[in-house]
Amino acid sequence: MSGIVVAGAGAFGTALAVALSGTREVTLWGRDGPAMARLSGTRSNPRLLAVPLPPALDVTSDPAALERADILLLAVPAQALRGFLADHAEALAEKPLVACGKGIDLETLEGPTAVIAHAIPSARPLVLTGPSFAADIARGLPTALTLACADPEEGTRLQALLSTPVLRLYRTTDLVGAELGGALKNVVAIACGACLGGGFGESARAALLTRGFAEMRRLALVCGAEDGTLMGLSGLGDLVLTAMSEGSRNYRYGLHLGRGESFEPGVTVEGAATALAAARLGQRLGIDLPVTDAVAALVEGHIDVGSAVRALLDRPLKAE
Ligand SMILES: NC(=O)c1ccc[n+]([C@@H]2O[C@H](COP(=O)([O-])OP(=O)(O)OC[C@H]3O[C@@H](n4cnc5c(N)ncnc54)[C@H](O)[C@@H]3O)[C@@H](O)[C@H]2O)c1
Ligand SMILES: O=P(O)(O)OC[C@H](O)CO
Repeated sequence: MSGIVVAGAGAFGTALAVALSGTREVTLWGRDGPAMARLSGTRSNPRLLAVPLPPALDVTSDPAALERADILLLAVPAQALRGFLADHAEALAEKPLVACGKGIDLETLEGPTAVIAHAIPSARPLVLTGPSFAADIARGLPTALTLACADPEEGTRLQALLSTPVLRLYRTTDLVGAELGGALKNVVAIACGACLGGGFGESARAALLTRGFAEMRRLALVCGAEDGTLMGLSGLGDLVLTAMSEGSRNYRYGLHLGRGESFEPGVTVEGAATALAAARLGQRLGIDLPVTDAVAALVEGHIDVGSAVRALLDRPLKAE
């Protein structure tokens, strides 16, 4: 039996640990010692998830757990991944590291697999991504995700290890497509939320979702992604979930932007930093990303939603 360690005890890490615990040996690792000690005692964190922790799930803040792991699921936010890897580089060497965060690093403009490859060259990066709210996974509701692994044999082995009767993993070798789909859909979800929040209606939201998806594909294909991955769970599938549901923090953040309201402080909104990163990547690669650019300008407070929509509508007419 492989020892799985989920690193990052936020909503998603806790949900994954709950879902995988039982038939596998699973440890949930968090950096906050007192919080993990409390969680170990109470076996629940209602602020994050409505379900209790299964009795078999080990909970710790001891870094030695990272070293003992056979495989690690990294459920820290994208902008924190580089710091986490730097802090634990020795413990994580030569292990399969499954990136579960969705974003592009704002400083390096890299996705999680390149961040892992640079920080720990001996590690084997994978990506686990797709349409999934932590609350759904923790409750055992049926969910389908994409597992990307460069080595098809290892991918097949880990697909079996990380699937459960209700958590169905599809595999691919397209790491770039999987991670960019997951990262970029958050940006489009912010745009869709802002559109609804600003009162522009559901038809406009459908237009933004579709044109935003065209942008996701344009950027990802230039970065080396396969189109089939973008059309699958990690791209279109996750975009549909995130851009249509108030269960999404990115969408809710967009709604607040659209209404001109401030958002709940401290909530992880990956699409905000990723919009800035993707806009810079687009400039660097010479790719036209009008929806992304508008979200980046909104996030930075340079424009309001009304001017963003007008700027998108004023663009020259073109072929679809
Ligand atoms: N919540 C969801 O429904 C969901 C679903 C799929 C994917 N994700 C992705 O998972 C990632 C994490 O999201 P979340 O919902 O768990 O966020 P969260 O805000 O609930 O939790 C983030 C956790 O990461 C920890 N963390 C931050 N920096 C760290 C560091 N340097 N070292 C160690 N731990 C650190 C925090 O202490 C916190 O416990 C995001 O990229 C998100 O897009 C979330
Ligand atoms: O709450 P969000 O917007 O971070 O979305 C969570 C997941 O990425 C949905 O698949």
